[in-house]
Amino acid sequence: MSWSPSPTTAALELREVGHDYPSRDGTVPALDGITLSLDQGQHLAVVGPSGSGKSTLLRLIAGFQQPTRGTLTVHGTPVTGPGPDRGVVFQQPTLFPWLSVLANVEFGLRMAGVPRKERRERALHQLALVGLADTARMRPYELSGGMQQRVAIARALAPDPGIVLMDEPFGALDALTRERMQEELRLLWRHTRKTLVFITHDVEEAVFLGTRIIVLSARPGRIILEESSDLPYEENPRAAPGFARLRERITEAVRHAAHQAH
Ligand SMILES: Nc1ncnc2c1ncn2[C@@H]1O[C@H](COP(=O)(O)OP(=O)(O)OP(=O)(O)O)[C@@H](O)[C@H]1O
Repeated sequence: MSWSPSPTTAALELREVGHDYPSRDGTVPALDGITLSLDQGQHLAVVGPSGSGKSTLLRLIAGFQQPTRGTLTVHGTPVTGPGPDRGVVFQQPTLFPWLSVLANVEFGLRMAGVPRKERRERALHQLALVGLADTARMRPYELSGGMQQRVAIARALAPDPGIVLMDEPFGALDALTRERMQEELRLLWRHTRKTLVFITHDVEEAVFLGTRIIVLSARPGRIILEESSDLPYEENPRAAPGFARLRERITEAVRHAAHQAH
């Protein structure tokens, strides 16, 4: 159930991964030649123009889809489907409206057969980590959009996955809530050693949250820029002198990719 990081294998490894979707006239290549390796605890932000295959990449890692080409492994084991070692957070919180907040967070643990008392404790702990312990008995519709998304994050983290996959999790939130959630997420990661793959349209968010950042080209998505961020992850990176420079380099690459698409 819990992940046990191996010291020798990468948390996540993609080798020459490509994905084609079927279309009326044959196939649409969405991704091509994606090779990357993430160590446990690294935080990868993925940016790129619309249609560059960001969500496809996330779905492949989640195991919702299989790559057309290449190999994809998690701690050395090929991904053949979804699993408790990977937690997923989508743009919309997709909570079960008929369940309480606590029951939503417990859901994955219940599916995994965790005994009632333990799953309650673990779910409450996760809710407390996202600052929502006092909402446990409420229903999702009684919460704001930002709170619902925090519940979705708690739900994804409750089974203690080694890898957390987030597809524009703050995309539907207003600017202020979004900024607060970014800060919270950084704090949350400080307490864990989880590997994160984070999809975003927002370069600033990518530089703020990523210890590694990749930019995908227009379709088919290929990695056109890869940056490691040595900004002070434990402090506020926005204040670091390198922040603006990194943001500029990435913005330039995204602009270039978007330009190619037209
Ligand atoms: N189920 C599907 N069937 C056919 N083509 C698809 C399917 N899903 C995605 N595509 C195509 O694959 C390409 C990549 O899509 P994907 O959603 O991964 O891109 P994205 O970078 O996440 O886009 P956005 O930023 O707009 O969300 C797009 O051109 C899209 O039209």
